[in-house]
Amino acid sequence: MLTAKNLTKKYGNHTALNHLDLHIESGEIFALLGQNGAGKTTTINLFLGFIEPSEGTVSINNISVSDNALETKQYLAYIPETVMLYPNLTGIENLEFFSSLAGFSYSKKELSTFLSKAGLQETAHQQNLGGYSKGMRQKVGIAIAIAKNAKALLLDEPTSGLDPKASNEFSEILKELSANGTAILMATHDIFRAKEVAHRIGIMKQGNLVSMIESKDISANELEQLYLQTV
Ligand SMILES: Nc1ncnc2c1ncn2[C@@H]1O[C@H](COP(=O)(O)OP(=O)(O)OP(=O)(O)O)[C@@H](O)[C@H]1O
Repeated sequence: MLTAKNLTKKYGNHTALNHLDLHIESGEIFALLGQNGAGKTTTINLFLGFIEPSEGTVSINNISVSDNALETKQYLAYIPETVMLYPNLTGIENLEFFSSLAGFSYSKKELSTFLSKAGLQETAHQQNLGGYSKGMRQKVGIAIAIAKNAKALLLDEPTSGLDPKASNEFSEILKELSANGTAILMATHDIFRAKEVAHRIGIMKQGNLVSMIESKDISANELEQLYLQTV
C-alpha cells in the first residue's frame, strides 16, 4: 500500500533521507524510530507529497505520489503531532467539514458514530474544539481517517504529550484500523508504544534506515538496547 523505492531527499549538500526502500502492506503497522533529525518526518512528508524526492519514487496503492498527487491524497489520512482543526467549530462540524473536502456527505448521526468509534466521548461531540484536550483532538483526527475510509494512515509522533491512558486508547484504535486493512506508518519516539502497536519497527540514523525488526521477535527492553546501540 505504501511503497518507497530508492527514496532520497537532499537539501543542498545535506542528505535528509538516503535511498530508502520500504513497503508497508495493507493492514500493517510500521513504526519509525530515530533521533531528532534522523529523517522520519521527511519520509512522511514525501508520502504526503508535501515535498518532492531528489531521487527515487514514492507510491500509494501503486500510484506515484509525484505524478498523481491529488489521487493519492484520496487514500491517505494524516495525523501530525498536533492536529490542527477549527477551534470555533464543534467536533461534529470539524468532521463534517474535513470529510466533505474528501467528497463525503454524512448525516449528523453518522458523523457522531465516527467520533464515537474514534473513542471521543459523546458529551464532547457538540462542544467547540477550542475546549478539547490534545488527546481529544487526536481522536477527531482518527475520526476523519475513519470517515474518509483511508487506506493508509500517516502519523507523526501522534502520542507525544498524551497521558498513558490516552496513549493506550490511541494504540487500540490504531490496531482496530489495521485489523480493517489500513496501512499505518507512524514516526515516534515512544519505544514502548512502537513495540506494543507496530508489526514492524525501523530505526533510522542520519537519513538511513539502519535496522528493521519484527516486533514479535523482540521485547521492549531489547528494542531499547538495540535503539541505543544503533543511534
Ligand atoms: N526544509 C528543510 N531544509 C533544510 N533541511 C531540512 C529541512 N527539513 C528537514 N531538514 C533536515 O533534514 C533532516 C531530517 O529531518 P526530519 O525532520 O525528517 O527528522 P526527524 O527524524 O523527523 O526528527 P524529529 O524527531 O526531530 O522530528 C534534518 O537534518 C533536518 O535538519
